[in-house]
Amino acid sequence: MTSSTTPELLWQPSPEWVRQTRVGRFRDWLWKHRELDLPDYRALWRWSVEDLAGFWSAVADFFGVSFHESPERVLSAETMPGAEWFPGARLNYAEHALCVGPGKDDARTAVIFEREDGHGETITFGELRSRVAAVRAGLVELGVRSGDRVAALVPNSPETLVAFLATASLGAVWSSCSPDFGLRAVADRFVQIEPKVLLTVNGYRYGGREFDITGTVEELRGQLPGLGATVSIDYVPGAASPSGTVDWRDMVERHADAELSFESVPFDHPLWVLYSSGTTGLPKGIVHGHGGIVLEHLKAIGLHCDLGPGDRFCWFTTTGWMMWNFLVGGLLTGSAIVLFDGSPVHPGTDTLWELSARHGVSYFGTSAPFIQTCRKRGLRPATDHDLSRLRTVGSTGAPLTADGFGWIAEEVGHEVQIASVSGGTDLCTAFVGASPDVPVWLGEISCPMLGASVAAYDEHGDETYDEVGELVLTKPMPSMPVYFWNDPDGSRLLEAYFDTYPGIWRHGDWVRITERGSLVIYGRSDSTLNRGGIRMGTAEFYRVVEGFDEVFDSLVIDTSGAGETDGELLCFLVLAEGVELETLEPALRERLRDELSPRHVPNRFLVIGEVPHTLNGKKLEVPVKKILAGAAPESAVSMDALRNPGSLRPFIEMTSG
Ligand SMILES: CC(=O)CC(=O)O
Repeated sequence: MTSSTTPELLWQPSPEWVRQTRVGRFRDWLWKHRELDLPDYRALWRWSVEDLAGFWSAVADFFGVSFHESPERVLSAETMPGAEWFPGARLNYAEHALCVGPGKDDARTAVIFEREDGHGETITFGELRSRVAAVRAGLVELGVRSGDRVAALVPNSPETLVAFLATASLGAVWSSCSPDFGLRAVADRFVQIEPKVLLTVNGYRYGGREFDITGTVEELRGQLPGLGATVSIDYVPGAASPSGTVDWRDMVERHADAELSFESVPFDHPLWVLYSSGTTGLPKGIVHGHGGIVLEHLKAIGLHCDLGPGDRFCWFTTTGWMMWNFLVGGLLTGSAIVLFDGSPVHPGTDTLWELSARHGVSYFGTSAPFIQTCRKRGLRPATDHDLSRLRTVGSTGAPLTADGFGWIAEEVGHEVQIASVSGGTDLCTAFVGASPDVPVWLGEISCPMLGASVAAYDEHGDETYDEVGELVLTKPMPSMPVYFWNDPDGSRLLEAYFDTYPGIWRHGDWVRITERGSLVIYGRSDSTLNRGGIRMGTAEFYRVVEGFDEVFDSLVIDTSGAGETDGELLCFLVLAEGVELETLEPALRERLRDELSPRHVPNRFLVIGEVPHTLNGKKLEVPVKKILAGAAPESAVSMDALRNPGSLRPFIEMTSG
């Protein structure tokens, strides 16, 4: 897959425009303070990956990062894993979100919240600070100390934001799942981190319906040894809360006069645990540090998204996706953040466009599948709404197709920048994306992000250009995981990213880097199920499906990103003798929805004779995905390594007919 023709240019910033963006001002600042003459983005990016220490210290100075203790140096070694960033430095993420930097006066808007049923509120920085102070005091009363975990099964709401900032202010460790996650998926995540406090809601709304999660919460609590307390938010008025819980509102009111303060923690001190799961074992708990996230999000949201005081940043996400953590990072820059909870298509498909218009959103981010839905339903946001304050539309979660780019340009506006970005949970950011000073070409991600030493490698570890290769990072970034939970010798972390090319981060995406420096992602090179941005390992999926006596074996393939389509989740089943798919399918769907999430219910179930396995018993997920994407079987897999090569036939036939 190579391409020598330049695609249509969709958006080109003018030099005057670039000069007043933050990235333009950053370049001026570098000239003034570092005597660096970096005339364009390309030069800036090159310097940012050649002089990592110079670049990241400039980011810290430009944004006025406030260290309680100064770092001894910026980077102790450029090795991966093992790079140590800003050793000796102490700071606090929550202090940066709430108090450090411009635009955070008491009366300035910090948060705009809206729920699909119309309930909403606007919160100033002053009000946000006092709510965080109150919840911080409440958590202290419940025994939470630095390093303890606060786990939250909660929607994207102000209470969730406040609880997260309160947790971070204490140096305690946050972890959240969306309330539509099933018990198994939540327990697999939270049991391993042994939370001191569980935060939950008495229910949630989605698509016009109310959902009760008290049963899930009761069962979950029984599985969490060492849990000191459960705090329950009365989120759905009138619904019962789980018994024996601390009421959120009482807690806030009791501590209404509390003072806000911030624990001074080392640069690498754990801020939150995110999860990513593979083919075996429990989901991996990815731990990010306070300092790494402060720097990365200031750079990504401040420079690349060009957000700051006076702006409004909205990304449609739940708390189970790292884009929630990224969205909250908007506060670091002084931008207001816009939280939406509910179905993005309720009551109509243009709910989020209408919301963006009403609140004057400057940057609206969503998932590529949502853009496709809008396109297919023929939405015309620019015609139907006043989007005059919208500068950028962000898209992630899956590669944005050329059709999707075209639709945004036509129907949201040619003057709007399209930021198709990609990165992931592992670094809680995008490392390829957009910048206000780089053009947008149809179907392409504009550029590698600053400080991200992105390359495409072939199977021998040689760099490739204009050919599809493995997306790698050849140098460390500050928001790389500080460690994996319960991985004392670092072996799981090593295996997750560094086992293919020692010392080089292999991300697990297929990418082509064009001669323009733009990029095209071709989907996951591993088998992660990525539905609407929520990643789940196939192991979790198999545990549910193969829990049925009627299912003998199974194979799940997420085809998203493998071509110019939205992709499908396909579940291939080997059924026990005499079992009919039609009879079994409803129960499978229901169990997957309840135990994993509605997003992880397959588009199609298909019956096959046997699942292809390697000689050592591994299911052939990635090769089958490649075959379904059109690759020749012999290039997708080494037949010698198969226990049952004939089992590939149905997959080959699916693509030939
Ligand atoms: C930034 C991203 O990469 C988000 C995702 O796809 O999970």
